[in-house]
Amino acid sequence: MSSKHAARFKLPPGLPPVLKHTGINCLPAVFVVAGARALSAAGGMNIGIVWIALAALLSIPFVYVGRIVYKTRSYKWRAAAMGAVMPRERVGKRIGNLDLLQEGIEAFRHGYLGDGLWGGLEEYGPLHSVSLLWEPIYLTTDANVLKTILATDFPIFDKGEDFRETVHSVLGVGVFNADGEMWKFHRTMTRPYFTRDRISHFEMFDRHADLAIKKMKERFRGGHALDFQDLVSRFTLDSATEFLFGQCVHSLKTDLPYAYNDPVAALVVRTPSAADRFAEAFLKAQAALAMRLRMGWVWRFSELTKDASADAMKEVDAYLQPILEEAIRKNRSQIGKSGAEKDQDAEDSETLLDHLVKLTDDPVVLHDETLNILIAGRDTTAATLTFAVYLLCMYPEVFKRLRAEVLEHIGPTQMPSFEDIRTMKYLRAVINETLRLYPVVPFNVRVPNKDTTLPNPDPTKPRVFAPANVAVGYSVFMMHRRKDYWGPDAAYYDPDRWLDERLNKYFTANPFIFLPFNAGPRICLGQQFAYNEMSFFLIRLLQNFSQMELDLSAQPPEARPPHEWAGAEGQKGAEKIFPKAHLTLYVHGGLWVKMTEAERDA
Ligand code: HEM
Repeated sequence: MSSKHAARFKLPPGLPPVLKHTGINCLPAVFVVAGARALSAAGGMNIGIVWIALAALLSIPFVYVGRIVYKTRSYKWRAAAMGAVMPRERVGKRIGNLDLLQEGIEAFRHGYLGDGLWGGLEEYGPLHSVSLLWEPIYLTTDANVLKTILATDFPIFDKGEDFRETVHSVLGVGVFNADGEMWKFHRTMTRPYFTRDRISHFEMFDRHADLAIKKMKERFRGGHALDFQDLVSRFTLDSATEFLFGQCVHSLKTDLPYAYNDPVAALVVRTPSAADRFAEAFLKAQAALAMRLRMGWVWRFSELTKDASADAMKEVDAYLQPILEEAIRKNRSQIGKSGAEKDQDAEDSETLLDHLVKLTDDPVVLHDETLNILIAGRDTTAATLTFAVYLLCMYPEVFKRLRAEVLEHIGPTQMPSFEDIRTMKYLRAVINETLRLYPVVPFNVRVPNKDTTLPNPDPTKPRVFAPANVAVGYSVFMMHRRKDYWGPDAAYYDPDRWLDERLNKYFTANPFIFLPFNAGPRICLGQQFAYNEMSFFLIRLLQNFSQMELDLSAQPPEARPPHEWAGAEGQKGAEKIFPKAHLTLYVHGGLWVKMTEAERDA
């Protein structure tokens, strides 16, 4: 596996695309020089070297501008030919819309999610375009448009070359970042594993949840605050590595961090274990991807000589490689045995890797597929659980009601079953309301692979033209807070909206207004697994703790919400933490909490 895998990383990832684009952009200069030489050779016309250099230099921006003008015009002709209209275009005040670009970067760094975009959506509508440095992008929060992109016209909308290139050094080619036939191959291979609930998942959740809760109790008994985000990320990492590879990294066995203001923090020296090193490397690899996605096209320039994810990936692969090799070896030794000889319980207890090695022993495919699912599945559930606990701390009446449901349905110590989870309506409402206000993939993108049209948000008007290769960015986060979709209280937390008349009025009438797991053929493969895992952990938490609160003093000062948010409508105005997003949503600086242990005879 190592040789095959290493062979893919020969060149730093920024170099080939930068060389390619530089080459393309310099072509006009090459033509000018070649033309001047041809002229002098043919007619003896001698043009001064300075003039040639000047013409060559000017030809680059000249052709570049010409291409932009042509492209813009051609969009209009192509739109007309399809009987469609162009979307309204947001225009800034400075050349290349530099002001909008700066505003966006500033909002991304210091603002609330979606800041810098709401104004545009209100003024130009829920489907409009904006050109940043002459590169057009469409932006939408329209449920009908999303239905078209994700479901009705699914084959036309790819993740796109740009996304694939950006994440390739970490994800290779797996289900999460492939398109077309390659995506179908990965999806077909992986999907059967997710089709049925496995009892063994619950036993696994129970072991890891048990250890996580023990750790929490130790901390709280000592009077310390605990970073719930860190803890639950360890829980999901341990569960995911066991579920995927059959070997857990045991990140929960390591010492947990202390708050910056905790006197113990200065006294404790933490020596990283193998689990810590894997978790840290895995985080670094994802951070490298997040930085690339944040920088846009420009990231390639910062990685001309070195792949920013390479060192981290070496560490990740050092953990993965022996596991993959062992799985392949084990599978080969099973070939030829009769059904009776094989382990009867194998079907239920098999890991995703066991399932995959039956279909292929290509180490690259196995590596990429398992790593894709680790990334797709680990932070997403950890983040949702983090925001669920944050909201339970903020709204004690919801906490109380949910705890009453847990005690009534399951009792103070019993292990929850599928059936329990399925029938706990308030628990599902709490999770859905968390996913509505804090969908862990808040912003996303698809790129049409050919010219097409999108529904016009104004149904009395013609459809909107969407040119091939122009990205359509969409925000589920913003769509989930639209008042016209969710009612006047859309910006507020209220799990009851999933149980009362608002459910039929809004969600049932238009299910595409709620897309935390995406929709259509590419809907999240782990949706049911995630609901099970999150429900299980919340139940265990509420069985063990009778009260929870935020410890705002433990929140690092630089990670507290800015004063300007106070007074804003809904959740933004009420925010006690700073929600941020890289690939997925997270709480900046961690979620520091304190909890009170439940009396066992409660
Ligand atoms: C709260 C938890 C979760 C949320 C909100 C979530 C959300 C999503 C979203 C929005 C996508 C679509 C991304 C895109 O195509 O651009 C996705 C895809 C995916 N998710 Fe999840 N996810 C969660 C948990 C999980 C878990 C636990 C697993 C696996 C164990 C998982 C596996 C996947 C896979 C494999 C894909 C790629 C599907 C494809 O492209 O065909 N997810 N998820």
